[in-house]
Amino acid sequence: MGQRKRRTVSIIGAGNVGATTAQKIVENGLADVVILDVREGIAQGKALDMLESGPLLGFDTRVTGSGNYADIEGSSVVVVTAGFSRKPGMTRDDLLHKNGEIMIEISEKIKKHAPEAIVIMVTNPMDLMAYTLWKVTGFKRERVIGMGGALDSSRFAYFVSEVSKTSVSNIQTLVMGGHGDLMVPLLNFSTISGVPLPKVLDPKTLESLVARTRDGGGEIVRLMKDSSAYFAPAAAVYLMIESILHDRHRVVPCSVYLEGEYGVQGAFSGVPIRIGSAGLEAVVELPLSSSEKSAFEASVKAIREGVASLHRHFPDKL
Ligand SMILES: NC(=O)c1ccc[n+]([C@@H]2O[C@H](COP(=O)([O-])OP(=O)(O)OC[C@H]3O[C@@H](n4cnc5c(N)ncnc54)[C@H](O)[C@@H]3O)[C@@H](O)[C@H]2O)c1
Ligand SMILES: O=C(O)C[C@H](O)C(=O)O
Repeated sequence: MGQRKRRTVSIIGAGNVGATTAQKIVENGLADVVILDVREGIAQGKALDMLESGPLLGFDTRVTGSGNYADIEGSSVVVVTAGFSRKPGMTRDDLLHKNGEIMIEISEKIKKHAPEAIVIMVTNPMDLMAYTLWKVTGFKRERVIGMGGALDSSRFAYFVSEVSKTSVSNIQTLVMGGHGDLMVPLLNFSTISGVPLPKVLDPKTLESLVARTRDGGGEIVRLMKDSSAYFAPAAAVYLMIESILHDRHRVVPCSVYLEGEYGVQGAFSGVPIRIGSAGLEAVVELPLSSSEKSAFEASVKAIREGVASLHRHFPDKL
């Protein structure tokens, strides 16, 4: 009997987020994984360490550590987690030019070696790195998807569960806009057992939930000092990959290139999308209030300014 071939997910950057994502994928038997890093031996060492846990945990999925882009050929999904993370006192945008340079190089290699893959961008500033990769590869917008909203919404849900003393499984939250300081937690589209938050929580509590969600990444950076978050980010990436590989059609807030949706023409920003085997299947449009619309537009404006800065900094490459 012929065996069904497992699909491969490649992860560029075998650091905290990359390696933790790889571990979740192989431990759950979702796909084989290639992890690739510029630092000699890091990806190979982490891959071997993970494989040695296979007999204990009972998985047969394979993980390969590599420094060679030929190994990502044939990947269904490529996740990009390579680059610098911020330190206390920095914003994600402070990484723009350093990570932009790395992203231009990586995008050229992905274009050459995995031209059919769906790419999930993680590296910060994520919406701008997704733009960079989309621009350099020329991939269709359906195949370049940024991870941010899934993480921000999960943080928001966790904070709501804490203050309301309710199980996370009864809470649904939505954060739109860029994955940055101007992200937009949407109170009216966030619920406890189907009831919108403003109907169950007082305005002061709501305000502090929004502020803590916007600062969610920064709070972790201040605690850890030499690293940013990676457990929840890896879980968010995993959810997106699972929806792609199992064609689940989940609705997840992700950063995609908008072509008129939400009144935005030609910019990456976080919006709810249906995600399946083709990548972006549809942008889900919600009826935003005028204040929600203005907050979303302010976030998109900041992303457009970042794009302009990238073009000024890399005039010949973008
Ligand atoms: N979008 C999100 O929600 C989100 C969440 C968490 C982290 N991040 C971002 O993801 C990135 C990675 O975070 P991390 O915690 O894993 O950092 P990390 O420092 O642990 O890992 C980064 C890895 O990238 C590798 N790298 C650098 N340049 C490379 C290149 N040219 N090719 C291949 N590999 C290269 C490094 O050697 C390192 O191993 C950061 O930019 C961080 O800000 C984004
Ligand atoms: O906050 C960061 O710099 C990392 C990431 O974007 C996060 O939200 O955890």
